[in-house]
Amino acid sequence: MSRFVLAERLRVSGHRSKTGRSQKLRWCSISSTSSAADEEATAAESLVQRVNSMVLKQAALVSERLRSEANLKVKPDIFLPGTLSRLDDAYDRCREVCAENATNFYLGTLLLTPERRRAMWAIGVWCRRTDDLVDGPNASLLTPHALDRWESKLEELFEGRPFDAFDAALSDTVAKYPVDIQPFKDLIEGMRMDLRKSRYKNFDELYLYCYHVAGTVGLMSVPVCGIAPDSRATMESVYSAASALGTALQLTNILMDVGEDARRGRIYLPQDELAQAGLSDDDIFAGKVTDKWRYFMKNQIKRARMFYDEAEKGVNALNTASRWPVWASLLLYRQILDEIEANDYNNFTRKARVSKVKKLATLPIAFAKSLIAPARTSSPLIKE
Ligand SMILES: CC(C)=CCC/C(C)=C/CC/C(C)=C/CC/C(C)=C/[C@@H]1[C@@H](COP(=O)(O)OP(=O)(O)O)[C@]1(C)CC/C=C(\C)CC/C=C(\C)CCC=C(C)C
Ligand SMILES: [Mn+2]
Repeated sequence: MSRFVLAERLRVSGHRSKTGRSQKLRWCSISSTSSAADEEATAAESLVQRVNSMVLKQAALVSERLRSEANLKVKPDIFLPGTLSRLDDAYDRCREVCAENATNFYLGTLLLTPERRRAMWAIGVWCRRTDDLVDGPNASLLTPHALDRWESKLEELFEGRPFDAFDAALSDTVAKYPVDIQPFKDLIEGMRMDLRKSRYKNFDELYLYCYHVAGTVGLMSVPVCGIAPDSRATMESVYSAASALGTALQLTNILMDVGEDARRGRIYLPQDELAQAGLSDDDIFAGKVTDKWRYFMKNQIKRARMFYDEAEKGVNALNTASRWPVWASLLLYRQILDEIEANDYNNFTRKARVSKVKKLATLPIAFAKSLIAPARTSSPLIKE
């Protein structure tokens, strides 16, 4: 199913936009009256087009850099601030931070080749530090100016002038892999959105947010994972799948943390879909599992799973050595949705957790999936 057809299928309530505009770029926003639907349709398409164009730009950029790899300018020697510690020490510091969080992604990175593993640790630490600006212990001190300073340090490290050991590892990584700075800047923009926004009108707004805070991480990861030389998938389809995986993971994270986020005054769930299910912010704060909540959550989980389905199409276009870790992360995180269902949709007071036994049992399944040859259908997602 192409990404555009997916958009049609992602509608939660089955509402059809009254505008008759091309729906292929709409990610299931719920239309209301005809004139409002016109405005929403325009706004929705522009939000989705913004994401699509960012994904396409990144894919095109990497293609261009791969073509001109021969004359790729070797970045100036990286200056390590303070005592000139070895780059290995910097990467080891990244490994420690990633291991501390011990998320599903750390387990995934352990299945990568040593070179790719440490590159992902460098990217992962930068992403974690960026996320912690909004989510971490000092989040209350965060200002837009602090994010601007963080972005300046990002530009410095991309130019080979890292600020600290963590940045030095990332600086080395982006000098070795065709990773563009734009997804990193877009992740910072996602933090700015978190600073100014604590409600999301509809899924189109939430979809844009998910791109910024998680789809971008997928775009950062593709150049490190590498694309199989014999893959017939288009660069665009691989990057779209990577962005879809990031979105699937973020939607899962949002559904897992509804109670935790509400206690911090944040509701990421689309307001129009809550209203359609007869729910309000007060119901979220009350934290009662009702039949209305179960109905609402079933639709949210169904949509999140569709983004995993979209991501699955691109995993085996990656370099063979990178498929297992990505399958493992995809399957491990998707199981969180199963656990929310098993908890009778009580994501207010119970944090869905996948048991160690289930996590370990997932690894051979992920390995088996990584061996399946990528689809060779002549879909538009495959190069002719
Ligand atoms: C093997 C593998 C998956 C490597 C990825 C390693 C990596 C770069 C991890 C960084 C993840 C991170 C900390 C991002 C910061 C922003 C953030 C927090 C994003 C949300 C993650 C949830 O993190 P966590 O579980 O710790 O939740 P809390 O913040 O503690 O509540 C996200 C939900 C999104 C993370 C997104 C990814 C890891 C992208 C995965 C996509 C790929 C690896 C591309 C695969 C390619 C194809 C073609 C499918
Ligand atoms: Mn977080």
